[in-house]
Amino acid sequence: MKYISTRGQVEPKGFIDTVLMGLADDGGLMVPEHIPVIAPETLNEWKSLSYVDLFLTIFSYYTNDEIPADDLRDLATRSYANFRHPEVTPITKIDDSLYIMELFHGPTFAFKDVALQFMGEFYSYVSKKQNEIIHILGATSGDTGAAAIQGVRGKEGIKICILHPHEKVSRVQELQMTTVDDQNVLNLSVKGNFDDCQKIIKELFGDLAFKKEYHLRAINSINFLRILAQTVYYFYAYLHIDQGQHQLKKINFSVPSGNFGNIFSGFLAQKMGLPINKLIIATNENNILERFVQTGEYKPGDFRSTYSPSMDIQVASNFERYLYYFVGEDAAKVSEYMNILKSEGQIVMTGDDLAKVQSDFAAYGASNQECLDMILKYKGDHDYLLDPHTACGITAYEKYQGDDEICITLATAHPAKFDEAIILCEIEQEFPEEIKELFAKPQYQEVVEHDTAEIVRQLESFYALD
Ligand SMILES: Cc1ncc(COP(=O)(O)O)c(C=O)c1O
Ligand SMILES: N[C@@H](CCOP(=O)(O)O)C(=O)O
Repeated sequence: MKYISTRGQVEPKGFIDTVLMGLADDGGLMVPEHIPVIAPETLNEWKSLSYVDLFLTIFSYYTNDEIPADDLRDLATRSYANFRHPEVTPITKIDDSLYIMELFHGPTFAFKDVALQFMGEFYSYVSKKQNEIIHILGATSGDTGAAAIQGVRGKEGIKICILHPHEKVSRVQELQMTTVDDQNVLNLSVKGNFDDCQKIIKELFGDLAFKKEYHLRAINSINFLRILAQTVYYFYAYLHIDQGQHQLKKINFSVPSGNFGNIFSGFLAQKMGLPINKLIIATNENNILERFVQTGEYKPGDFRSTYSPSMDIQVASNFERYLYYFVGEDAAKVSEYMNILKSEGQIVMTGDDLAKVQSDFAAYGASNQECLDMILKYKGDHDYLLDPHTACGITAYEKYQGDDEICITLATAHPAKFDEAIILCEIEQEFPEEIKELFAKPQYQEVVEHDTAEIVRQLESFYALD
């Protein structure tokens, strides 16, 4: 399997080189040259696989044996050994039409751990094998940063710098990132929002001389490894809900969305042959994706701070990967669209194009009030405490749901990470020990202006200590 850029200007690469490249050198995103399609009989055989075996089976279609099988098994086993649930991503049945897949049983209590625990192991492995210096640079609205730091803290040969938006992440998210005292971690708290942070890192990855000189590596979902690792739980969910009862029902997924990485993984799983009926994009009041699917207009709007801060995103990175498939894998057309977005500030789809988008996705947003109402409703009706991101997912499920369909809503975070919203619902929750203990620890972070030059200075002095 070779990997190419959505903008067509990068020589085809192997798996490891694709991961190391992160953002494609032509400014696009890396995608597989072709997507393997799994036959229904084969899918059926995957039902008996454990999470790790399913992971290895799916990865075997993509890795070209560049990592020896025993080594890959070792990396995957270590990655999921830290999860608090033996099934890694267990599923809870709420009623006959709704299942919740809990993706928050990893070390930092959010879905990011599922891919980033593996990515930490992967980078550590490559660093040792290839004698590579790995300097991770990432942007976060709170969860990616915490999970990435946890995945590589203290690891030899690796340094990590994470940009988060100053005072725009939850208290627990901030503590998870900034109470880590390992020397290989630098937290920059940027006076701006997540989109500003993401723009800065894309600018730095786009400066190829800087990227090469400092061995910059990506952990955000611009990296195809993130997308691939996230497809595994779509297969796992589909294969593990009680299909005996539901054989004739269509299966939808509702996915709390921001950077479009999680739902794009579902889109990839669907392209690989997983018979998903509908992928439902759930947003909060930063509803660019909802507006896009409903009206055809993809136009970043004004940034809103909401109760689901991890989804406070206007510029969805992986939208470009979707565009690539939307235009029939035509890199020239993607470049054209991205140029229009840059020059006119929007992309507009109409007629048959819009109908195609709407056949690929449904999308619904939750207002701040709807988010709190949903937390209260599920606590009252089902004694299930939703985190505010999952509450957006459930809102979208309720707005979409058709008869004789079932929906698997992805629970992307544990409610303890977002007590600010839970308190507003006048619900008291018990924090897990790992979160409780964070409150007593000292914090390490630099508050910086939203200014690329200042961030470069911070990075250069961090790397100078190698
Ligand atoms: C808890 C949570 N839910 C949902 C999302 C949105 O996921 P994505 O950015 O992959 O669309 C994020 C952040 O990415 C998150 O941290
Ligand atoms: N919500 C994310 C934003 C970054 O998304 P990513 O999937 O591209 O890493 C976060 O928690 O940081």
